[in-house]
Amino acid sequence: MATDVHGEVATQAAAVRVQGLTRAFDGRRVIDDLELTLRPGEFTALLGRSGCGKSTLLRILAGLDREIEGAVHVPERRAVAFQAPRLMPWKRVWRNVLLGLPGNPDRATAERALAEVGLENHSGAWPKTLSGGEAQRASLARALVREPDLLLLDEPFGALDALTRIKAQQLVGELWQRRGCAVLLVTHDVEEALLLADRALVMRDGVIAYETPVDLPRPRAIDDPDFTALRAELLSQLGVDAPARTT
Ligand SMILES: Nc1ncnc2c1ncn2[C@@H]1O[C@H](COP(=O)(O)OP(=O)(O)OP(=O)(O)O)[C@@H](O)[C@H]1O
Repeated sequence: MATDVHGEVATQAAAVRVQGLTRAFDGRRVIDDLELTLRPGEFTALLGRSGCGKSTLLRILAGLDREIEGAVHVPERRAVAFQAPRLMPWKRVWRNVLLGLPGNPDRATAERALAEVGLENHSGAWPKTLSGGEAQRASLARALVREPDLLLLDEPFGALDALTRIKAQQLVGELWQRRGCAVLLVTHDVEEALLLADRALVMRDGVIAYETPVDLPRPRAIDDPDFTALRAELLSQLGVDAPARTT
């Protein structure tokens, strides 16, 4: 079952179908007649220069912004994780995981999701005692506990140090393969997109201006010539000349 952002039921084979989407702020069209289809179980990366409207699109898909024109069909079960983990400091980790979840879920439900992200020993901890990477994993657990058919990730690794970021990327890749949900990952990092995604999109001038399948075997290697070629193509689409790699 799927609903549009206004709560109407829609029948569809796609996980997400967006048609003629427009969102303006103060008369300026940040999203301008945008079309987008995401297939069930597909991992899609969304790239684009700062301010091009990626987060705006993600918030619309999450149902957090409804001041739109056009049609947006998304699965009922969807969850979002942002760059900042957004944990409530006065609630223990397991209560944060269950925050806003309908019904009366018990601690064991939260702990199953926490175990999936390797935080089984932090269920009773206060958020302030978590490292940045742990807090981000708790935020992922809060998304996973909703059993989403669509997982929306807005630069979830952006604030992490390089090593923690690599581990978090691997974790998301594993979770996606295990869960089989559709993922839309907003990222500034072309390599991150190519390591994780089935398809990469570039947003420009309010639309998806470019897209490419990422037909590379997994796990992916950044020194693979096909990887390097796709990286150069995506960087050029983003208006950046690809620097030569020295490694
Ligand atoms: N609530 C709002 N009110 C007014 N303008 C907004 C609002 N939200 C977003 N914008 C504007 O819309 C444009 C797109 O913002 P958005 O956050 O979607 O970009 P982005 O591609 O996610 O950027 P970044 O990569 O820097 O996070 C920006 O110019 C921003 O200033």
